[in-house]
Amino acid sequence: MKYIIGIGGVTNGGKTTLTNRLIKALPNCCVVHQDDFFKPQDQIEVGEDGFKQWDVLDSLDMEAMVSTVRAWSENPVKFARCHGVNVTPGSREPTSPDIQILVIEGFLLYNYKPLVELFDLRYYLAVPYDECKRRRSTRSYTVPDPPGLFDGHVWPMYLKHRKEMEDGGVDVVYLDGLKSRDELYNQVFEDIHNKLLNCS
Ligand SMILES: Nc1ncnc2c1ncn2[C@@H]1O[C@H](COP(=O)(O)OP(=O)(O)OP(=O)(O)O)[C@@H](O)[C@H]1O
Ligand SMILES: NC(=O)c1ccc[n+]([C@@H]2O[C@H](CO)[C@@H](O)[C@H]2O)c1
Ligand SMILES: [Mg+2]
Repeated sequence: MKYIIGIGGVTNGGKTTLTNRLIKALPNCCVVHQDDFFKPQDQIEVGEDGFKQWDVLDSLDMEAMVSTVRAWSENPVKFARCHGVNVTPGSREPTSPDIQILVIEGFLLYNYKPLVELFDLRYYLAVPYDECKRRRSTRSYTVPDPPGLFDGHVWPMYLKHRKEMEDGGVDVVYLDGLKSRDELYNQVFEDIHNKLLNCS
């Protein structure tokens, strides 16, 4: 069986941290990071607000991202080998059934129709404004945030996309990003086991 799991949600919600733990623990598991699909800086539009519009779908090469996911779907074993993931022998090995998993993580997973349809399970990490702003201020991205970007662009775009997702009726499991790293990992690992791998 093949399963695609999304770890989406707000910037600095803890998506990459959680994903890195999950992919180590799940069997035959590959990963796709949405941040790897940002367009080059000179292709990012500047808005009327004067900010580069990083936090919109247009800043990402979503076609390339979906192609990567399709490449995994067509041949997960080949994809795993190409990406250095150790594949267990599958049905010949009674303790590791023939399961292939892809974890996709990023801040805009559930607003792009061709991608949103591909998930078997969708998680959504959220943290309140103050904590998000605090965490973000400690980060340094390839292009550092100019003063005012969080309040002027990042947070408003988060609220807009979240509302769009909710209005569209996308089925997600909300996660409280204020929980500890261990709690989040245990909760999601257990949930995946219960819902997809049929064991706890
Ligand atoms: N459960 C947690 N509790 C407290 N801090 C956390 C937790 N998970 C991650 N962090 C910290 O919060 C920051 C953001 O974490 P992470 O990079 O995993 O978030 P992200 O959602 O991937 O963010 P980005 O928008 O940059 O992709 C990091 O400094 C990380 O160490
Ligand atoms: N990875 C990048 O190239 C990059 C550049 C500028 C800003 N960002 C931020 O990454 C977050 C998603 O992880 C978004 O909130 C972007 O603002 C990323
Ligand atoms: Mg991240």
